Amino acid sequence: MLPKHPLRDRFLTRLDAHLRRDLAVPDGARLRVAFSGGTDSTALLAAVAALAPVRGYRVAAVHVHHGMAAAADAWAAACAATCDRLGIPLEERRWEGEAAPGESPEAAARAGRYALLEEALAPGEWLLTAHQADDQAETVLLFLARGAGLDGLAGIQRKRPFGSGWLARPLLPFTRTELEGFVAGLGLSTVADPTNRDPRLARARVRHRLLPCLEEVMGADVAGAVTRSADLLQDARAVVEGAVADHLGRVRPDPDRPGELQAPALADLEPPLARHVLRAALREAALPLPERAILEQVRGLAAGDKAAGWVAWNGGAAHRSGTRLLLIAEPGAQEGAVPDAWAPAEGPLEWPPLGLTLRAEQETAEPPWPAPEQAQLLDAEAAGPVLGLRTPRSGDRIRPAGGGTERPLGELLRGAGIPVGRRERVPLLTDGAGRILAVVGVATAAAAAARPGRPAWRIRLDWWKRPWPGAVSGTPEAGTPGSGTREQREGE
Ligand SMILES: Nc1ncnc2c1ncn2[C@@H]1O[C@H](COP(=O)(O)OP(=O)(O)OP(=O)(O)O)[C@@H](O)[C@H]1O
Repeated sequence: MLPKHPLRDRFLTRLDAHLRRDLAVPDGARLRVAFSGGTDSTALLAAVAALAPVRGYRVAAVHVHHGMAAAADAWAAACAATCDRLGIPLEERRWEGEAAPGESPEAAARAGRYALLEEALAPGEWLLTAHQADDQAETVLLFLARGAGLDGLAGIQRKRPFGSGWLARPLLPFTRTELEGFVAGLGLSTVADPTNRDPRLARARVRHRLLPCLEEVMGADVAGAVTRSADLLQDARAVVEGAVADHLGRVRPDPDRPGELQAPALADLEPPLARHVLRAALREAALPLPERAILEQVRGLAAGDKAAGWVAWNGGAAHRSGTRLLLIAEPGAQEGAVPDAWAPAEGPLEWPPLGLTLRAEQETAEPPWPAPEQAQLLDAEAAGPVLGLRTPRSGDRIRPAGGGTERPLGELLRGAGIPVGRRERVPLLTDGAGRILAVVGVATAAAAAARPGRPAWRIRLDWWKRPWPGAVSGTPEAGTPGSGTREQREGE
């Protein structure tokens, strides 16, 4: 039992009302507190532990041990001591990842932490984090300074579905000072994260320099006002999200094909709504969001008279083909390598570095099958609506149709008699994500092989610059289909 102190009961009453009324946490809920050992999460853990006997909550704590921080062991030990004191079970998860190129260590640690916290959550459980009002004000100001829209300005979300349960932030209505007051009377020790004061981090500068300055200039509680704005915007965001989800359902009829939209349905929407719907579609298709001006071009592509066209941006592209608007990923070109080429399957697709043109025609797959040197017949569903051409990369593997196990691509090329110096320029036919569908002139991947009676793409490749060395022969002239015998090219 923790000591009673003057702030304790008032704090617990407010938190209790917030949990039940605003966050709709049911009595008897299983709560998992994301516990860093800092003041905020200590306040949260102690408070829900105190409410547990009244509300029937089953409370546990989860701590992510960030192997990289020098003090990580000490923090984990402090968390264990506090949980012991409160009689709360603690689960420790270890993060051993590292930042990707261009990613900050803080962002990598945060992403890793949320992934581990999600993993730790059992179905129906509530993950509670201890973000409070000052965190909210800092977050909103940071977003504002970076030119964010509604999403960013609405700040840290109060509650949202998370894994198989919920994520909630019950301390958002409380200030840092209120939490410090609550914890100070409990006799629990807490750990301090030195990065909170590190002036190299923008958040620390907002906390220690910008907010005090704003409060002095305004002579008012700016943090409180910014938090209220965020609260209002969270309601607005929920309304917009609901409307966007409804419209997305009409513009993108098949959720299993998240990148395939109906251009006329999108064109019918008012431009701001259309841009929101496009953003939501791109997010669901896990594609990078372009800036607003590019989104507007994509909207214009859907609404314009032209039945075909492209808009591309860093990492993604939109292609209009009749009434279809395809949102697709741009497979990254490797430095120094032949750049990848890709296009909607109805092409044609030209690939200047190797002088190739790809044409695909829809048909129903029926025997007899074409010989691999002449054409490739691919199952249309397995291939998908976008086809690409690329050269081999290290780590490529293939399970060829017609038997055999999955093996390194190099092994297949060696077996097919393609000389060493040429193997890195063998054209691979891929789907829109760069997965190998066929090794041109050599083999089709088992997963992409055409099956009788099903829709198929009949692929024809023309070499208009020079034939692909190793697999074909013939006069390298425009419109010559890739056919011929391998032997004739071997000596080249
Ligand atoms: N190592 C950790 N293990 C478990 N929970 C943690 C850990 N670090 C932080 N948390 C939880 O996240 C809350 C916010 O912490 P902090 O402000 O440090 O996060 P952040 O890095 O700013 O990221 P974000 O605000 O997106 O969560 C803490 O109050 C706590 O509930």
